[in-house]
Amino acid sequence: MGTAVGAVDNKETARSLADLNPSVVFVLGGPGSGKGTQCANIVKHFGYTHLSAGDLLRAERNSGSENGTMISNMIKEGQIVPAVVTIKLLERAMLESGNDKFLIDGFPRNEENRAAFEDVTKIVPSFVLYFDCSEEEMERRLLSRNQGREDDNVETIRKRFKVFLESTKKVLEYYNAQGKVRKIDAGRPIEEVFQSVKGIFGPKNEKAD
Ligand SMILES: Nc1ncnc2c1ncn2[C@@H]1O[C@H](COP(=O)(O)OP(=O)(O)OP(=O)(O)O)[C@@H](O)[C@H]1O
Ligand SMILES: Nc1ccn([C@@H]2O[C@H](COP(=O)(O)O)[C@@H](O)[C@H]2O)c(=O)n1
Ligand SMILES: [Mg+2]
Repeated sequence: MGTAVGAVDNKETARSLADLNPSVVFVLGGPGSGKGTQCANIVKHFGYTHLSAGDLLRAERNSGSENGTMISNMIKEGQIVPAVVTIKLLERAMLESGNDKFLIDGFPRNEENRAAFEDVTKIVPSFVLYFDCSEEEMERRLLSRNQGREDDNVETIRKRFKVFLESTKKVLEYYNAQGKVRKIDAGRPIEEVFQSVKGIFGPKNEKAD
């Protein structure tokens, strides 16, 4: 249903997440599994706003924020920044977006992220998209990404794999127990992976051209 004439769309005036009442899909997968690549396709076809926690943290680091040095050190070591910092960035980005449908990419990365997000925002994700890919393939992709990321070197990549196995997998288990994980074989070519993604979001949610 459209917004009535004279009324103001809730999405444009939302001052809090409770006002916005957003629909959220968490997008998880190992480093280099293709989360960002697939999110860009989902945005085009399904009208979501893509929020990458890593991108938000890198922007915050570069902004001269008081947390800049801490964020920079955590990223260099492949460690997870405290949830309070990341959640503030996500909240602000959601409220500024003018949308109410979000792909939250690379979050929650550990149990602390997950529990704090639930606690602070009261948002329950619609589902969790999980891009499953072998370490060999992810490492190959990251080493040829060429975006100048300081964590795309063999030493940090291995640390990021370890954090994924030791922390993010627990988050996946938590949501799997609730029947919310949609697992996709992400080791295939980009277009094939997207065909599977489309099957999850469904033709009824596709944007008109
Ligand atoms: N299915 C695919 N096959 C081959 N290359 C891919 C595929 N998906 C993504 N790539 C490439 O692999 C690299 C990593 O992809 P992307 O940045 O989307 O991963 P990511 O999961 O967001 O990684 P990170 O967690 O490090 O942010 C990019 O150079 C991208 O072009
Ligand atoms: N929830 C998160 C997400 C990311 N980070 C830090 O950013 C790095 C890069 O993340 P990408 O998703 O862009 O690969 C990641 O290794 C962490 O250092 C975080 O702390 N918390
Ligand atoms: Mg990414």
